[in-house]
Amino acid sequence: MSRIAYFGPQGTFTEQAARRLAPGEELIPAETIPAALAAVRSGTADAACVPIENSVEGAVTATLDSLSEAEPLVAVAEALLPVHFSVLTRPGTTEIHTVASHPHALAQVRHWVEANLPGARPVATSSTAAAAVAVDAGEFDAAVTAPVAVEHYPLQVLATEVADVRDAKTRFLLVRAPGELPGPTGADRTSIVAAATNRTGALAELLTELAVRGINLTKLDARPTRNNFGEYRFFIDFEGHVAEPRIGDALAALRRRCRNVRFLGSHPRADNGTTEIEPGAANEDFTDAIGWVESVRKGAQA
Ligand SMILES: O=C(O)C(=O)Cc1ccccc1
Repeated sequence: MSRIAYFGPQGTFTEQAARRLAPGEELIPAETIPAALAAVRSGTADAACVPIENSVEGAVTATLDSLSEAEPLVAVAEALLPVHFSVLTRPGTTEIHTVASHPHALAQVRHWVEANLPGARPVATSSTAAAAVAVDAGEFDAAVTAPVAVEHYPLQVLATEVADVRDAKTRFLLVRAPGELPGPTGADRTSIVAAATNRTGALAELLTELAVRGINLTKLDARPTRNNFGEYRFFIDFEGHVAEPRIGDALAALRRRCRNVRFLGSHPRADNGTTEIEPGAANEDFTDAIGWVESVRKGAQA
């Protein structure tokens, strides 16, 4: 049985994602996202499940930062979960002065809280389930949680299906130490992080290497390197798998342009997205072109 660290404690959205991505495996809660990833780096866990992107709030920056630091890790699978919240209180609570949750959750229920709990003060906790723990301990009055949290903590449900934006989703990754990659499926996602030098056109150069090969971007985030003010790392997700000739060709070009590029994984997409291939950018076009150059070199051009 594999040990899967996840961003906990018990009852987080990430635990639900871990159950989907690693059914039947041993799940080990970690207090923070960096701690879940550190468990894989130290060998305490075989893999980690962490949130990466929310359809309303965007990137989960703790995950981006942790993936770009220390030993490399690669994402081998992803899950997309619908996100709506329950609001939990201690039994018998009559007045709600504080509402606790993960900042991404608070941002997604702001209007609901203003309308239904006017005057209540939002308080950030490390995760949605950590808010439930704090409410149970009497630190705050209400917690905004995943629907499953009520099964883990002795709290009562004040409201369910709470969300300012309908159909919000969060994407989660299953991350391992570098090793065998999942094979290409035809609908995959590849992720890299590149620390582009601070000069004119550096990011445009990287993106152009993808664009000229007809590779569609699915996400782009910038995070400060934390070393020099104004220096950024770019997290780039795009359609395709490193095993494909066209993606391999693009990664080689990115590596030529930027020595400081890290491969963060190729894995099947969970969003039913299809891979758009521009004319001349199919894998056969790349292998055919390489074959043609080889025949030219041998003096055997047809
Ligand atoms: O705190 C949690 O439950 C998480 O797994 C992170 C999160 C927070 C808000 C929306 C989706 C995921």
